Parts: sequence; structure tokens; C-alpha cells
Amino acid sequence: MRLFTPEAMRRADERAAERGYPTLLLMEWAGMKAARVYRALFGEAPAVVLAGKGNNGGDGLVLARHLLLEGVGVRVYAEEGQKGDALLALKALLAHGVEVRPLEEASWAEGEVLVDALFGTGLKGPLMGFYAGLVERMNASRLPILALDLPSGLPHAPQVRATATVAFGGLKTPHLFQREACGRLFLAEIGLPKDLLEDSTLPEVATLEALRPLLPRRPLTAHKGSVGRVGVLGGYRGEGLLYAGAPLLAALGAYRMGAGLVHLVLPEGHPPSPLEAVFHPVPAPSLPPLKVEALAVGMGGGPWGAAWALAALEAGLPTVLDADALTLEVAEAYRRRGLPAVLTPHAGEAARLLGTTPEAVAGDPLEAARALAERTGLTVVLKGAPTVVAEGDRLSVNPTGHPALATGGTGDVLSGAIAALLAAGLPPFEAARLGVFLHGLAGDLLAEEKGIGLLAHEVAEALPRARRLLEEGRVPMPFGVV
Ligand SMILES: NC(=O)C1=CN([C@@H]2O[C@H](COP(=O)(O)OP(=O)(O)OC[C@H]3O[C@@H](n4cnc5c(N)ncnc54)[C@H](OP(=O)(O)O)[C@@H]3O)[C@@H](O)[C@H]2O)[C@@H](O)CC1
Ligand SMILES: Nc1ncnc2c1ncn2[C@@H]1O[C@H](COP(=O)(O)OP(=O)(O)O)[C@@H](O)[C@H]1O
Ligand SMILES: [K+]
Repeated sequence: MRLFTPEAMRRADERAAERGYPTLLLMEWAGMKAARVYRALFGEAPAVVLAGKGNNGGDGLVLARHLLLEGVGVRVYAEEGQKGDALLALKALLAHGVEVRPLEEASWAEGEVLVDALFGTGLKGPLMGFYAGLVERMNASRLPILALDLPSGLPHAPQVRATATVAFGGLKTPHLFQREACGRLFLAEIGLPKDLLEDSTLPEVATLEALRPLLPRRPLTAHKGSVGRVGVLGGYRGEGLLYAGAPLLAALGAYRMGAGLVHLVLPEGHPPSPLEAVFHPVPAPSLPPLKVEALAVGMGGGPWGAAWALAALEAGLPTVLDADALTLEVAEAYRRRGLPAVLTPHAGEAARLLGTTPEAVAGDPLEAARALAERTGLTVVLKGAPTVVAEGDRLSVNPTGHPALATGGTGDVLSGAIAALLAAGLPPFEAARLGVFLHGLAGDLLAEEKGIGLLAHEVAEALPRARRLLEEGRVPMPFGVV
């Protein structure tokens, strides 16, 4: 599945029109499917449709007609000046004898549901004046709001804060990156030819169908030396903060993702855990001989982070570089050696590498991940909500994950999990997007059971369940499809 920008969606729309596809059909399906979602969420509750003069408004006018035909009370306020398909949608509604009043008169009452059909992908710049006031009034109403295609105002502020949003044709960037404004998310197919939706120049939304075939198979004859062994190098002994648990959590992540054996290379005196690991105490960052197929490096390394990474380079193995191993010097050394390496920065670490601010990275994570992959020539996992994986010109946005994951150590678990998939033989981009998906799914499963207050080691422990659900094709979609 692809993630569209408003421009890409418009292109798909135009190409359908060039093939002779009547765009009015797209609008009809959009409005009809949105009416279906309306009925599923709000039943018989009367609707107040607020329609702009563009095609988003047109979708709202179609929805109004379908609700009316189903006997649901509808009041319609529309801006003047419809053209093209939106004008036809208006005429079809008027033919049913519905009164359409000016948008300036919009008002509503307790018990009604607002349908936001003001602006969709055609919005240019932030809403101001009357429209900003209208959106603020809608949000303050405390009535349920169903947004058509996009909550009006997105990606800028002010914006409608919707109860639910029906995306038409494909998901657009704000649906995943400004999820909070969208409420419950639904994706409506509106009859666009499938090949127009599969534009490989667009970022991917990682799905069950794409990731399931990547899962390493475990033959009956498997033994602990045949399914991927991981070396974890990290930890620090000296002045300053100690993240002593970080490499141990990475080891847990690797084991729970299916590693056959985990070797832990740690500073002398470091607490040895988990019981299942093989320990290699060293006085300072160095690489003892290890029989492993991949490495996870840097967790809890503090001032030793880069030294661990440079020592690990000599192994010549696929490597996950995390936390304090994330420096441009280290990245450059891995690129020069032509080693498959996966960098796993959060927004703060990515900002440091890119010479910008965490706010700038968070403002456009797709671009930040792409830029960092380009600058380093390596695979980048930009952790966040959602996490983005970038390699060359490939971008993948991960739809799983929960705010309950915002707790110390979950990133370390992720690094170990990705290393286990590298050790099992997956190429870096595949190991990264599969690892991120399962880690997010583990968070989703736990959050549903326990709510907020997860511990990172519990996320590791939930990885086998996440893996099993993916294997069995039973991953719940993070959005409804209609
Ligand atoms: N993709 C698909 O396959 C399909 C897409 N469909 C639907 O079409 C939608 C896109 O429709 P669209 O292109 O007509 O734009 P839309 O969002 O209605 O807004 C345009 C209006 O907003 C105005 N305006 C802009 N900025 C403004 C501002 N800052 N402040 C104030 N006004 C501003 C602008 O004014 P103008 O600049 O023209 O004066 C114009 O009037 C899409 O989201 C989906 O719902 C479906 O029907 C079927 C298939
Ligand atoms: N709000 C959120 N929604 C989804 N995932 C989140 C959220 N907050 C954090 N995460 C995930 O939790 C992990 C945190 O990693 P990181 O910041 O490196 O933590 P640590 O360094 O403590 O291990 C990442 O995988 C990130 O994507
Ligand atoms: K809208």
C-alpha cells in the first residue's frame, strides 16, 4: 500500500480522467462510502453537512443525498460557487428538494453529527478568518465530527479535530503523521484503477501482505547455530550516566525475535543478564572472536559508543548501530567498508546527525529519514510515531505502534530485534521494516491488555506473539477499510 501526498492523489485522479474514467463516479463512491461509515458510527443521528465549494464539498453533498435516501435527517450548509463534479453533486441533491443554506448561517444543536466537507487535498496554506473561526466553533461544539478525506485545515493549524476520518482512494501523509486530528481512520476504495494506486515512487505503508512473506521460516531441523546468532556490543564503565540495562534489553529483543544465540560483549563488571546469553567481559571497547551473523552495537555505550562501533567494524557483519554509536564518523566508516548497516536514531539523534533540530525532524520525518539515508548511504530507521524506514530512494512508513511504547529501553529492544532478523539472513531494509512492524505490534498488543505503563522487557516478551499473529495473517488493521 502506498502513502500519497495530496499532489500524488490528484495525479492519480487526473490519470484516471485521461483514460476516460468519469471522475463523477469517484465522487459518488466517496460520498456513498462515507455515508456508510456515518451510518456504522452514528446510526440514525441527524447530520449537519458543512460543504466547501471544491470537490471535498462535492463529496459532502453526495453523502447528504445518500443519508437522505436512507431516512436520516440532514441539514446542509454549503459555500457558493460549485463547479464541475461538485456542481453536479449539488444539482442531484437539490433535485431531492433539500434546502441548501449558506455556510455563513451554519449552526447545530445537541444530538447532531457534524460532517466536515469543507476542505480536502485542495487546501492551500492555513485556514484564516471565517474558515478558521468555523473550524474552531466546530471543535468547541463537542459534537461528533466525521471528516471527509482529511480533517479540514490539515496539515496546518487550525484544523478540525475529527471523531473519525474517511480517506478516499488512498492514505495521505497527514493520515499517518497527524493521526491525532483524524480520530478513527477509515480507508474507502472509490473505484480508482488499481495500477494508479500502486505508484512505486511513493512511500510504502507497511502492511501484513507485504511483510508476511519476509518472516524467516524455521525448519524442523533448526538448531541454535542455524537460525541466526547475534552479537551485542555496548555498555560503559566510567564517569557519567549508566544505561546498564540497554545492551541487556537488546539481547532480549534479539532472543525474542528468534535469535539462536546472543553473545554479549560488555565492560568487565557489567551485570550479566539474561541467563541465556554468552558473556564476553572486556576492559574497554574491543571485538573478541564471535561466531555470529549480525551485530547490534552502541546501546548504553555512553562515551564508548563510537569506539564500540569502530571495533565492531572489523567483524565485517551486518550491523545495527544505535544510540551512542550514531555519529557521522561511524556511519562513514561503515559506508566505506560497504557493510549493510541499519541506523536507528530517534528524532533527537537524527537531528544531531543532520545538523538540525529535533523539531525540524519531527516536522517532516519522511524527508529527514530520506536525507539521512542519502547522507550516510545506509539504512535508516527513524523512530517515532510513526517510525519511518529509509534506504536509497525507498521509504516505508510503519502503521503499528502505540504511545505506551514511549518508555525507556523500548528502542534497545528494537535494535536487538532488527539484528536478529539480519542474522537470520534478511537484507537491511527488510529486516528494518519487519522488525519495526513487529515491535510496534507487540506494543499495540500489550497496550490493549495493560494500557500505559509498559516495561521495555515486556515489549520484548510480546514479540513472539506479534510474530505469530503475522505468521497466521491475523494482524488487526490499524484502520478500517470500506
Ligand atoms: N483524489 C481523488 O481521487 C478524489 C478526490 N475527491 C475529493 O476532492 C477533494 C479535493 O478537491 P479539490 O481539489 O476541489 O479541493 P478541496 O479540498 O475541495 O478545496 C478546494 C477549495 O478550497 C479553497 N481553498 C484552498 N485553500 C484555501 C484556504 N487556505 N482558505 C480558504 N479556501 C481555500 C479553494 O478556493 P480557490 O483557491 O479555488 O478559490 C477551493 O474552493 C479531495 O480531498 C476529496 O475529498 C473525490 O471527490 C473523488 C476523487
Ligand atoms: N507515541 C509513540 N507511538 C508509537 N511508538 C512510539 C511512541 N513513542 C515511542 N515509540 C517507540 O518506542 C521506541 C522508543 O525508542 P527510543 O526513543 O530509542 O527509546 P530508548 O532509547 O529508551 O530505548 C521507538 O521504537 C519508538 O518508535
Ligand atoms: K474535510
